[in-house]
Amino acid sequence: MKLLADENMPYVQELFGDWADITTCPGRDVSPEQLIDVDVLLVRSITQVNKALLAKANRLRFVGTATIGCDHIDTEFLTERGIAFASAPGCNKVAVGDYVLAALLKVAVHKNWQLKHKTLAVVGVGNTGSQVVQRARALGMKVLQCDPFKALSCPQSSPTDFVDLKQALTADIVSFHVPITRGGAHPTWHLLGKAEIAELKSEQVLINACRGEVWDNAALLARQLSNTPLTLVIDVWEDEPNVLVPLVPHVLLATPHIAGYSLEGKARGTFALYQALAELEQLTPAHSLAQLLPAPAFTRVELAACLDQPLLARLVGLVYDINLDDAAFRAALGQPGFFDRLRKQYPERRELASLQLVLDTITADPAQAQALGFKV
Ligand SMILES: NC(=O)C1=CN([C@@H]2O[C@H](COP(=O)(O)OP(=O)(O)OC[C@H]3O[C@@H](n4cnc5c(N)ncnc54)[C@H](O)[C@@H]3O)[C@@H](O)[C@H]2O)C=CC1
Ligand SMILES: O=C(O)C(=O)[C@H](O)COP(=O)(O)O
Repeated sequence: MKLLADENMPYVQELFGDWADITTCPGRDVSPEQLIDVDVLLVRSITQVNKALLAKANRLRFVGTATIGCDHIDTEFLTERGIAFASAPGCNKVAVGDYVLAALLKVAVHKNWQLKHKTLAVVGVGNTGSQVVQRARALGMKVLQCDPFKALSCPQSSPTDFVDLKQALTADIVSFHVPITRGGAHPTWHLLGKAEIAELKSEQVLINACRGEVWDNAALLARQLSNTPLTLVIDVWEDEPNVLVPLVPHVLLATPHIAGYSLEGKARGTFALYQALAELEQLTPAHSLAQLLPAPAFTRVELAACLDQPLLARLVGLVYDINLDDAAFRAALGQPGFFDRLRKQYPERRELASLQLVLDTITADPAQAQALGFKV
């Protein structure tokens, strides 16, 4: 079988090499001509898979995206054409949790905050949002959850568990984890629009690690240029790979859509498609995910101290230093193609769970360390 894959997808050769002749190319450059005689197309979030792209795909029978978000795929069209489809729900949720934890710890230093005295609202409490809820609770924060769909399906939960967006937007920190939707009961396009931005207080912190179009970037820039700017952490931008350049100096942490870019997260994405294709074609998978991943740089730390905020920040920084991503972004900003280049050349990043903490149970709580994302 002939397989075409985004070149930024790790382990394609290792996993699909026994089954297919593989060609790779930049995800933004996939063309209709390249899909002639291709049986399997594997993409990430930057390839728009639609009628125009598939115009010449005479043999295509499987499309897989190694991502959580599926907004770049016209799934109705695939169904119409009888092309099987798979995505990778949850594949990089842990990486997003790590990213937000790292960001929270940087915000805390910047604002001289004890996070345990602060409230975090999570907007969208699915796979990634739940990771953030878990970590924030482990930090001792008060957590507000905003998810009208989840609120409906959890009638047994206490009425204070879920709040509406208006109330969520009163929290000290608000972290967004929704898919981008333009219709339905609760569309998320510009969920944080001009009116919502106007209501926010300058002490508040906002984090976007879902999709850029969930925030009105121009309205945010206007707010940042006022006398009452907000504290912003931005991983995803409206109209990527373009970035509203004047906004960047007014952002505390700016990164190029890499919240989910742990090696484990990317590998899980490719692996989910490997399993889906095996099922479709009735092939026997011969590889395991664990075999593929190299040993991490740091595997074990013994601690005799209490896991307080400064120590936690050092431990997180040992595995994932978000400042490096922010510095690389600012250094490259404005260079042609910088956004995609940073993503393509992204250094190997491991999840916090790759580091085992050996704790003195008198001074530290293993359950807390685990909820923060470490192996215990
Ligand atoms: N920055 C990055 O690297 C990454 C970004 N993402 C983005 O994050 C999004 C969320 O990912 P998951 O948590 O895995 O998806 P998910 O589908 O597990 O959860 C999304 C949640 O948002 C809720 N939701 C939908 N509309 C809402 C609204 N108007 N208000 C509040 N909640 C709403 C849904 O009910 C659902 O519980 C993905 O769709 C993707 O676009 C995902 C992974 C990595
Ligand atoms: O999983 C998702 O959804 C994401 O946003 C991806 O992590 C983004 O990575 P790329 O697919 O753009 O490489």
